[in-house]
Amino acid sequence: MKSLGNIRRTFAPWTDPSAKPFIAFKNVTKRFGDFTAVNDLSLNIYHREFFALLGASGCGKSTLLRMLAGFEQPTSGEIVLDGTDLAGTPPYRRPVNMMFQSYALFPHMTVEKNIAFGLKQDGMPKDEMAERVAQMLKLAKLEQFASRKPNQLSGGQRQRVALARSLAKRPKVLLLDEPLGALDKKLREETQFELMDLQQSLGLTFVVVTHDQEEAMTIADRIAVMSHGKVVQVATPAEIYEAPNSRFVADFIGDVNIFDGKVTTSGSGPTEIAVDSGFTIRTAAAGSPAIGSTAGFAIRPEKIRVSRAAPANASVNAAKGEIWDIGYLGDMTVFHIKLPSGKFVRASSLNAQRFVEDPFTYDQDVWVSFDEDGGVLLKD
Ligand SMILES: Nc1ncnc2c1ncn2[C@@H]1O[C@H](COP(=O)(O)OP(=O)(O)OP(=O)(O)O)[C@@H](O)[C@H]1O
Repeated sequence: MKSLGNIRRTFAPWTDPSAKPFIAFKNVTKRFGDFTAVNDLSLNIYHREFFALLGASGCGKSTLLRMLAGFEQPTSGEIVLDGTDLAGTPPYRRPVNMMFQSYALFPHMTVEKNIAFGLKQDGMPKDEMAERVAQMLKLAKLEQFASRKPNQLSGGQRQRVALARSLAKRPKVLLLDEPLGALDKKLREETQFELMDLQQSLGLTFVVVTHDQEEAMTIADRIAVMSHGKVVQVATPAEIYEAPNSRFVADFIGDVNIFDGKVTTSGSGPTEIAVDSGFTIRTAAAGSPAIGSTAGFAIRPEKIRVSRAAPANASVNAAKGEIWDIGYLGDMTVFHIKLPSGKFVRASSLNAQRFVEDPFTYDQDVWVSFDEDGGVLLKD
């Protein structure tokens, strides 16, 4: 069976038409004065889903999260959680907890007291509270730090305290606003996997806001890519990467080459585009744009082959060029190849072997080529 990317788990309630969404944004708009931060947005999130809101700064993702938490009220539209319309429910009565980027830990309290804080406020009996705190300390691997103050902890440990505190009250939904923003790259990657394990073992619904696309791809079951208060695409990380629905998403996520041109062949078979950079692209991608219309084609650098010899069928999906730049990144090498039209193509290849027979060098004449199903047709 062919699939877009490796499948992380078989969990996919959004493909089941009978599955009820756990959180539903229905035509939600939020205006601040005459500025529209969230624009008639509808979105479904399912129980036990790890959902990411991804977008550039100012696209409205935090506002969406804050409306779910109850810190902001929608100007119009509805937010439904577990069958209940949340309008009029104050933040503290929502089965939702929010973890902020700053963590907002109490500096004068120990880790244990920080975690217990919300439970104490709720008047939980002492025995039950002690048991819950012990459980959270264990879950967040903080047992040995229980009596330390936040300033005696590393960034990663502080992040785990904030997480344990937000989970202590057992919310149905945990909202995370840039949860790993303060951690360095290595720790961030480790923590991403911890977060995924925790979410799975607790069986909770997590909604995370991030502007880090790699992070969203790693942790989320599905991603909503947002722009200007709207959702542009909602899909699994592999679909977002391999089958972006628009030029915006193709360009926003990962590296991409976009070729523009005019459609010369269309219909039930493959589409052919005479691209401005002087060659013909034949794509098996779905969609049959009108002959003569303009179209784009998006292809990721790793789907492009670089060779000295012409590929077997050089009349389509192949172009001659010159190696202009080579970026050695360790795990892979990125080539910038200049076509005669002046267009640059990015191609990348994995350095699966330590030694390379007859390596490429600058200024070499090469061919770039790719498969018919290597990229997607862009209609916008
Ligand atoms: N209380 C407010 N009053 C006026 N404008 C606001 C208010 N809160 C947010 N905005 C505006 O709404 C837009 C969306 O803000 P939001 O915080 O949701 O963006 P974001 O996508 O989370 O960005 P970032 O990644 O920078 O946090 C921004 O242009 C912001 O300036």
